[in-house]
Amino acid sequence: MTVASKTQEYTSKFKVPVIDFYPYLHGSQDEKLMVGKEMVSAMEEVGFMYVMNHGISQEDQDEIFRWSERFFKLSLQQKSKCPHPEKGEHHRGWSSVGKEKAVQLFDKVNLEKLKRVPDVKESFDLGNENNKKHYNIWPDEEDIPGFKQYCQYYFKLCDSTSKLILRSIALGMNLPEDFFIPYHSQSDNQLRLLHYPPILQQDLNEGKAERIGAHSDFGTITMLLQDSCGGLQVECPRGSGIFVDAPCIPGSLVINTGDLLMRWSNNQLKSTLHRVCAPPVDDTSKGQGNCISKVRYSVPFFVQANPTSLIEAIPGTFDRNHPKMYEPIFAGDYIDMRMNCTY
Ligand SMILES: O=C(O)CCC(=O)C(=O)O
Ligand SMILES: [Fe+2]
Repeated sequence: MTVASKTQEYTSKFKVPVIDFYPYLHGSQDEKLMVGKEMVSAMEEVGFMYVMNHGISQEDQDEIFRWSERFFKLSLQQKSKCPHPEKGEHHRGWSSVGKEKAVQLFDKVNLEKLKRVPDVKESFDLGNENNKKHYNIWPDEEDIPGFKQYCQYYFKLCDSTSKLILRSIALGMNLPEDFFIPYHSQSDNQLRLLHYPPILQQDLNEGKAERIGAHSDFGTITMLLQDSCGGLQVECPRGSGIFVDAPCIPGSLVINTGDLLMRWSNNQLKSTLHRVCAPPVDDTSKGQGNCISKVRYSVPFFVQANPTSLIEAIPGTFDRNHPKMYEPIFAGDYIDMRMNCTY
């Protein structure tokens, strides 16, 4: 069977599960537990899920996309006033197209090879305003009045939503509901605005450029808003090398397990490869030889444990038959090591 026909077969067979969070927010203890179990089984089997009725209103979702568009439409000179620092671990400010490359590898030789195919995206990253080490790097208020204020509000909104999601996952793992909360007390998360400019479809298809190459996320979980452009794909089944589409479901958050949570759960919860590839061709450029893809905007929120949290196998994820797979590690050391590979 060819890869193309296998992809077609898998796309119809395997789907990223859709979970309704409403019963967790408004239901009885039994209903909450049921949602937690659904989430945990999605994370065990696929590592990805769509979550509906998560509590972030449609208005707020639309508003963050509007701010993102406004930011990326600033002139180069205006965006250059808030540059991302050279070192990857201080993940704040504006990264121009080609600056960052999502990679899966840790060794330098392959890293350099992979970096030759650029990720055609630009991003703006921000974190908790209280983080003095990795301080935020904002554009000039006069260039985009209100941007900083809205981003800070949206960061807090995602942060409180993330705490509910973490509670639900803990329930689903038969842990005390607040198990993950002290490990995330510093809200050392990262909000990222992503803009994938239109690009020659041919370059994407021929592997001369990528939107975002196959990678897994580093932290505890990621909560992603995507626009209707398309192109997000998830490896499914995990380890198969086959990527199935994860199209936009309006209003949903796409939530996936990060590498640290996989390690923390002794591999019970899976962190899965995903990528953004060629979206459907923009109708306006059809038939002109060099097709231009649509523009894509997305807004991931990376939930990360406190840097000083010691991450070791969660009780209940190991026993005599399932020994611990990893050495304990500080969350901060792990995240910094992964971030420094991408710049
Ligand atoms: O743009 C997207 O939808 C995916 C972004 C992503 O996977 C990431 O930033 O880690
Ligand atoms: Fe990702």
